[in-house]
Amino acid sequence: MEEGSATAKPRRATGRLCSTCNQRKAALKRPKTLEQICRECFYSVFEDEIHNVIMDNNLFKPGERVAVAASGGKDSTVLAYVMSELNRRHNYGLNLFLLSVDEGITGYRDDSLETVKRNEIEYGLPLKVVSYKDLYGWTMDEIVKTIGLKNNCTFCGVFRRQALDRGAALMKADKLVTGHNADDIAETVLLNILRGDIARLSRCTFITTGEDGPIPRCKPFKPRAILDIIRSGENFRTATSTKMPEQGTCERCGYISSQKLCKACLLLEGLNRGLPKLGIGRARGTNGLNKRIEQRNLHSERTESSIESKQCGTLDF
Ligand SMILES: Nc1ncnc2c1ncn2[C@@H]1O[C@H](COP(=O)(O)OP(=O)(O)OP(=O)(O)O)[C@@H](O)[C@H]1O
Repeated sequence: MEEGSATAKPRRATGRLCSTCNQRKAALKRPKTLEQICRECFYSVFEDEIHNVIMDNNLFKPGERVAVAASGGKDSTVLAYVMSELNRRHNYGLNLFLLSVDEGITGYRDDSLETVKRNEIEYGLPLKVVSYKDLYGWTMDEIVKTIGLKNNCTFCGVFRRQALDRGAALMKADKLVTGHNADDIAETVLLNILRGDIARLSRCTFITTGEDGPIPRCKPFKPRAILDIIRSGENFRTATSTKMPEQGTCERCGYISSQKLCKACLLLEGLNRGLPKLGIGRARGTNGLNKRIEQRNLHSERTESSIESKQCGTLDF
């Protein structure tokens, strides 16, 4: 991992003194600067750097209510700590809380949610948990039973993104911060190149996204472009003649979407009809499926009501 990652794997230092304080023994060699640095100085520089990122990019305004997306993993745990610490130290005046999505994965998320509950106490940040079961009527365990292990990441990714937005909206958050780091962003750039997703590619390296949507998202751990992959993503330009998808709202659940139905509703449609592969795959594409659903709905009102058992708009916000 690289600069900006909360969990960069530093090389071991070689018994020298810390190059910053010149007093304590160096504990690690920073991948970015190659400096040998002690634990205390590392914490201090890391926190200062995140503070600078926040200030340089005007990420927040005093009084804002900010949801910290907390998975219980390493990066978001560091994010929760750093956000609460900097908010206190620099008087940002933010109203912070933790927001967790319980995907319903036994033996995985239930464990990490315990970590988030500990963070809640340790950092004194209130916690809101939203679950796939409540939002969509399905846990990931149930989805995997239906669809198998192949493709289940599509469901998880689409539902998680929307669940975070829904949870943040429910809690009246002004912004959502995530622990995405250099590796995550580089991975997203590559995925979007491979998928040919020009619209996402052009915005995935931004430190704040979704400013035109319900809740802007910020990535305070986003490094300045030190990875070539991120740099190339940042330098990406779309020809002015390229037609980009128009942003609208899903006519079923109201979530932001460039299609009539958002991706989560399409996936739910498939799950609830017993045809879980409907919303997946390139061959049919979301346009085609949107069209087919539209045609079916024209022909059968009865069918429409039968799939309304538990839609993604069931959480009130
Ligand atoms: N279930 C969840 N609930 C809340 N936020 C989540 C959840 N899953 C992911 N996130 C947010 O998205 C970020 C990136 O998640 P990703 O799954 O890529 O894991 P990661 O890079 O290993 O981060 P972490 O170590 O925090 O899990 C996380 O840092 C967190 O802010």
